[in-house]
Amino acid sequence: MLILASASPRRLGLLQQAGIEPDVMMPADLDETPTRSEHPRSLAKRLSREKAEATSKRVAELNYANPYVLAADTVVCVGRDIMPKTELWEDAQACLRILSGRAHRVYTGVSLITPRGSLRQRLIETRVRFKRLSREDIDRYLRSGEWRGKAGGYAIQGRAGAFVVRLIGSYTNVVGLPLYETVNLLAGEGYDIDSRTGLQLEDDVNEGPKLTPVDEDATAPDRDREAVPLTS
Ligand SMILES: Cc1cn([C@H]2C[C@H](O)[C@@H](COP(=O)(O)OP(=O)(O)OP(=O)(O)O)O2)c(=O)[nH]c1=O
Repeated sequence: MLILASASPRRLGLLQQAGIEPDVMMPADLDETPTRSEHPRSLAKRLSREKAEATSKRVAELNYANPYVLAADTVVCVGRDIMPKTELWEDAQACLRILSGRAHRVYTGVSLITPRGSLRQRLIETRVRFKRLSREDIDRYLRSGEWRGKAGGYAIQGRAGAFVVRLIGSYTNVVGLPLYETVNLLAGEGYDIDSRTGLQLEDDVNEGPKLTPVDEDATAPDRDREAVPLTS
């Protein structure tokens, strides 16, 4: 059994893209404030661990039989300066002004708690350079609303994809879950990817993109933070 400790439709969509269907989404509700002078790398790693641990604790209380619990946290930074996950127009505007014409880094920490209770972690870095953004670019982007709830005030999988001049590293890492590393992590810990997805994958390839039961719009705000069973 796989539990995705997340409310993010993007993380679910990325896992599904790789042919992995989590059984339940059970987000952890955490204070995500960085500690004083915390490095962005440490923050992404710590928050992903705390999300996995918090959900694991709830899972134990609910008596689920030894699941895998997967969590991630994505942090955008310029140098050591951590960009906020933007909920306000002004914050998103400030982020875009900083990111304009510059290179920045995106870290995603991935934490997996195995059925035996061991914690396995990965930290993945992607470097992204944005074009110089005009006032008009920024205003138009802000009006799209796609920045809501996104680290650094943008979503590369939406309109902000057109701001990217160069990207070094994993694209899916920027969207919220580095697929190559996550699939390897799960497989390396004995999660049987093929047994859950063999037939489904074949159908999906023939029938085109699959609608997710959670949210079809990968840039949409996250749904309420509650456990969502994904299979009947
Ligand atoms: C930079 C960037 C971030 N993001 C998203 C990924 C994450 O959902 C979000 C960063 O916040 P996170 O705290 O990593 O995740 P979250 O709160 O959305 O979800 P969870 O329930 O798993 O904690 O920003 C994009 O979708 N596209 C991007 O280009």
